[in-house]
Amino acid sequence: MVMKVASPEKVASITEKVWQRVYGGINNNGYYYHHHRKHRRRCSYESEDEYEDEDGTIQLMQMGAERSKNVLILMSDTGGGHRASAEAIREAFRIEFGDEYRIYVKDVWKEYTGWPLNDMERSYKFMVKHVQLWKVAFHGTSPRWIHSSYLAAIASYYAKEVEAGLMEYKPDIIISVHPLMQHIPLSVLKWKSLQKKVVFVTVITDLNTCHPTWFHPRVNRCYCPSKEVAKRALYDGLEESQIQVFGLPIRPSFARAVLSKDDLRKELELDPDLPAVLLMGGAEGMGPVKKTAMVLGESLYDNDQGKPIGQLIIICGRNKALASTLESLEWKIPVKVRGFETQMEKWMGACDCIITKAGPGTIAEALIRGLPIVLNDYIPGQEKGNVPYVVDNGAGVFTRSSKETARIVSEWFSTKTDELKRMSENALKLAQPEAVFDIVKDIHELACQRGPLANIPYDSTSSLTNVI
Ligand SMILES: CCCCC/C=C\C/C=C\CCCCCCCC(=O)OC[C@H](CO)OC(=O)CCCCCCC/C=C\C/C=C\CCCCC
Ligand SMILES: O=c1ccn([C@@H]2O[C@H](COP(=O)(O)OP(=O)(O)O[C@H]3O[C@H](CO)[C@H](O)[C@H](O)[C@H]3O)[C@@H](O)[C@H]2O)c(=O)[nH]1
Repeated sequence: MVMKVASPEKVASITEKVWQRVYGGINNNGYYYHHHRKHRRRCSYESEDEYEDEDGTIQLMQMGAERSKNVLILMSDTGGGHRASAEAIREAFRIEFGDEYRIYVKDVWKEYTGWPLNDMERSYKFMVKHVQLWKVAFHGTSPRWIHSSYLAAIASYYAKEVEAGLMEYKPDIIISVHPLMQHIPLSVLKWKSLQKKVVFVTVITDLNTCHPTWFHPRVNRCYCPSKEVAKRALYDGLEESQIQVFGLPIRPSFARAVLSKDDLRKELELDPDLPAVLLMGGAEGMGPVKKTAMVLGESLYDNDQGKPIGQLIIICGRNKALASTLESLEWKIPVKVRGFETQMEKWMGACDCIITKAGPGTIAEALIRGLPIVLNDYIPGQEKGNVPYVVDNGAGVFTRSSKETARIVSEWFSTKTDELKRMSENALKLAQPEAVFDIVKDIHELACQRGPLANIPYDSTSSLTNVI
């Protein structure tokens, strides 16, 4: 692409240096051109006329184009899905745009505010353990008037803290990947008249029956992982122009890596020949993992032939107690017990199917790896709709019974290998490995459209209070 620049001789030397760094150089016709860069071209806000203005203005604008943009991703470790998506987005920005964006993944509530915002991880863990409590909390807070007034009260109570937390990172773009991180930051931006300056987008990380707090009418974009979620967004009052459906953002290592199962099994010290089932329960190791493991340990052993028909990999996430209990057991089949793993793509790539609670991140990752899924549990509310999403699309089955789970997997590994293959193909059809790249490219476009207003360096508005 070529950029026309009027009267290049008028351009001050500092500006030239900046343009040379950004676009590479100037040709004989007075056109700037840029190198074949690994990354996409930076935003350029200037119209040609603007170059005719006085030098100082030109320099300010072009310096603005050069400055890395700050992106603040708001998340919380209530489960592992939000962090996984946040990290996926950070990595995709790095791959697509290099140092054009500086990304911060933060739980601003935890770092800057007080109770109850700074304690959501523990509250969530407690509530999902007492599942009826979570059900009441989830559905009881669904009506807009309830959650809006509650969140507005919290926003006004913690306004200063949230302001300080957000401004620490001088964000040009704020991305929320959490259902409770729309209202409060958007209220603060509104109070401080910063809505035109900061791009605010929501990336929804639930596949179907998500909580209405995800939908806020003042976001610039709401990225929905499925058509079902997009329908809910429309129903909840968002405009079509605010909604994009690309899929759930999954770490690029899942999408881009070409991994051979044989190599992975060697690397992870698994049996090279036995079919493998991966058993997990989200980042916290929730659900009936122990019981299922014990039944599988029996059913994947062929008593007649006196040998195993499969191997079992159990990823316990942050549930250390579960990991140490499972490690202390005796097994008839090859079993690997692991704690929190950072390279899930490798473990999934080495296996032939997966048993998990209906966490959206785990489901989307398994689909990308073409793993048929046995869903053995779901958290009421946000995970309920994930069950039909998988089952109705032929990518897996749902059963809460550990015996039934073990029976299904044993059959997949012996008499029903064709069913396993069919489900694997259906899983791959549902997979959306490119979603995270589509999302960051769209955010980039939004940031470019923001234009010069957004390009005022934060230094000139170093505290939000300066602009009100
Ligand atoms: C009319 C009766 C209502 C009864 C409600 C009882 C208690 C309310 C306490 C907590 C509210 C829980 C909010 C549920 C909405 C969460 C939406 C969602 O999909 O969450 C999924 C996500 C995990 O991926 O879960 C969370 O992040 C849960 C966080 C739990 C926070 C609990 C903190 C305690 C209370 C207040 C926190 C501040 C705001 C709550 C906003 C309530 C309005 C939604
Ligand atoms: O050892 C582990 C175990 C898990 N994971 C990763 O942790 C994520 C787990 O996310 P899930 O969405 O499957 O499930 P969680 O329960 O951990 O996530 C929470 O956040 C989700 C939003 O994304 C949903 O709202 C969900 O209901 C809520 O419990 C996955 O990316 C998984 O690969 C690891 O990286 N290492």
